[in-house]
Amino acid sequence: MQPEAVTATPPRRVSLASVLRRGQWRVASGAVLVVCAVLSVGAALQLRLAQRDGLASVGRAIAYSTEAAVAFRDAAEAELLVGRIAQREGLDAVRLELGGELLARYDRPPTGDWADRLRRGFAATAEVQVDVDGRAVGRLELSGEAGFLGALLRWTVGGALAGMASIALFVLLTSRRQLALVLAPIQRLSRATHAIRASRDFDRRVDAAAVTELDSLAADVNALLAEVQRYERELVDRHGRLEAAYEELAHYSRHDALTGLANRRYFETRLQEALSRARREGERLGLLFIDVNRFKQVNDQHGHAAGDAVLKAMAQRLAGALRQHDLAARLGGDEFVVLVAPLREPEALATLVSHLGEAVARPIDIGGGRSLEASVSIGTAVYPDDGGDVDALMRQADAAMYAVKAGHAGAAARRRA
Ligand SMILES: Nc1nc2c(ncn2[C@@H]2O[C@H](COP(=O)(O)OP(=O)(O)OP(=O)(O)O)[C@@H](O)[C@H]2O)c(=O)[nH]1
Repeated sequence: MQPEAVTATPPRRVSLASVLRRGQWRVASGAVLVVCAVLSVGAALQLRLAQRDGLASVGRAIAYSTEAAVAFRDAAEAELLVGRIAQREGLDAVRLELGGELLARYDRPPTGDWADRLRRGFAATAEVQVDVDGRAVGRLELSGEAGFLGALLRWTVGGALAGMASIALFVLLTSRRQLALVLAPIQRLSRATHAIRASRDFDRRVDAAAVTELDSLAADVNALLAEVQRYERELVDRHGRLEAAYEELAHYSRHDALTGLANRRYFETRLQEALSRARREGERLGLLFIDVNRFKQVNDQHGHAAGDAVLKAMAQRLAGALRQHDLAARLGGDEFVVLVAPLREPEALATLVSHLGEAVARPIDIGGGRSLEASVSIGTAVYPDDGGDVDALMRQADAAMYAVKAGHAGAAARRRA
């Protein structure tokens, strides 16, 4: 059975500022609720006591007003007075008893609406002694809300509003301070790292922060930047060394190590390019094939180092005698070639051959205070007269060189005879 792929849903992104603000407002709302509850309970307890005191004062006022009616046991007058005061004071019920008998009573008729039911729910009771000529003759029972509910609401709503306002102010101030303390360094850090990444300026460092954790984060970021900077320098160094090594390799892949002239491969590539151009432009080019005469003898008589010195001197003199765009190469051993491109006048090739012959004929210092004179055989080929491609031209120049060398050898033999 194939395992079921689990795709993680990316977390919803929220800003740190909104998280902090939301947290602070949650704490603030909780604090407001607690403050409201404490205020309400405290206010309810105090108001309950005040409500009882108020009812007792009203009771004493009723007892005082009805003293005459009580003395004469005038139930009608007593009920009238009780009812009038109870209505004025907003009481729910009053009972006036004398020696255990009911003399007068008042009951506010229920209206049945929710406000009335609420008022009655918050009603308290009080009992007051009834005296006549300083002698206790009965008692008054009172019940009513006596302004308790309104006061309680005022306290609660007022307290809640005042609490809310003060906590909002507090939250606002602490939030600003927290944001400045926490958010500002994080934003600075984020801006700095972003800029460093964009500009790749790893020499820069981020600022320290007042909050310990953020400061340690900034220190870690700086340490990381230092590491990146070190790696970058190392990479740049290594890149430079590799580039130099590559350049050197590229040079040696195209040049002869002993003389510094172009090697056979590079020469043939350049010759091929020059041929293409000459074909395109309808131009001529010339090729010289040069071989040192009796070079083996130099090695045999003066040593290999002397032979090397001769090859180097030959190379220098060949290169020195050429125009900037011409190219000299060493094919190997004592064989050299020269590319003359473009060849404007075919006669120029003969001039160059004699010029080169003179240049190499000058004595060559082979070290140890010794010098020797060398000569070369030079064969020539011209494009397109002697060949249309690299091989044909090389073959033709080589053959011409051999013909010249044979002439030299013949002349030398004649001189010896
Ligand atoms: N010193 C030195 N000698 C080399 C080098 N490469 C090849 N040789 C020698 O060059 C000589 C080439 O001789 P050849 O061209 O065959 O003969 P040569 O004496 O020049 O005779 P001709 O060409 O007929 O005049 C050989 O003895 C090789 O050993 C090199 O890099 N340095």
